[in-house]
Amino acid sequence: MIDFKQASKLYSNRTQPAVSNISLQVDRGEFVFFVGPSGAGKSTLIKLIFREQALTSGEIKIEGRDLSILKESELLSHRRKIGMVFQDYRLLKQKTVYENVAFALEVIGRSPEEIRSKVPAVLAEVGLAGKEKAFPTELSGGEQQRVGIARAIVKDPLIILADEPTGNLDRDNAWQIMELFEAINRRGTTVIIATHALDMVEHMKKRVVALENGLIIRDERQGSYSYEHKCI
Ligand SMILES: Nc1ncnc2c1ncn2[C@@H]1O[C@H](COP(=O)(O)OP(=O)(O)OP(=O)(O)O)[C@@H](O)[C@H]1O
Repeated sequence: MIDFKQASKLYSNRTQPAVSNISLQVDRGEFVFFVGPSGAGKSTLIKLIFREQALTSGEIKIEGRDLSILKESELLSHRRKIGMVFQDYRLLKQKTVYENVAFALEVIGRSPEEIRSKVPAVLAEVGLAGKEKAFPTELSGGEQQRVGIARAIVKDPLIILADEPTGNLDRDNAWQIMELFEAINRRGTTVIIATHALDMVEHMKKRVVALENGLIIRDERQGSYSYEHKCI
């Protein structure tokens, strides 16, 4: 479903590419971790899939569509298929939990009826039933990230992209968030997570794509990844 072919990204003010010659296929329904040291290129890969950044050379196709030749309207429909989750949650502080999630549907033109039925269901799914009227500042970090995930899944995306989603959370909350991603993936959504949390990666037994200096140095299928031996 996601197909990188010899893909490279050189940011305009840099001499070294952020990612080089990436060839990578991710199938529908997979759960993939991007790991690697700071600056390895994990976030860049996520931004390239979302088409927040454009490639310098090579190709990325999502469901057979070449991302480098999308028109403006096609770009919007591409992004609607993707739910983004961020380390710092990026919630709208002046909106309640309910309004934050509803807003994700409002901006893509969904009907008030759909919003009224979907938002409570998704909030219940992420464990936030009863918190609809709270504002983000009244929530714990774990709860804020649940809102971030609810906002990402409410539009039924094909792909969830999460950049260091547990980076600001304590261990217990981080595990709960990972379990939530696992449940979302079990329903068929492709999940891609960039993370430094190698203990979790090892425990989750999913596919692991390891990057270093913009190159894929390993691509290990479910369960074969052991970070203790890999020194990243
Ligand atoms: N907008 C940008 N402009 C210029 N250089 C950038 C930009 N974004 C990232 N880079 C550079 O590209 C390289 C890869 O960065 P990237 O953020 O993809 O790494 P990362 O593996 O996600 O790192 P971290 O784990 O610290 O988030 C780094 O050298 C970084 O400085």
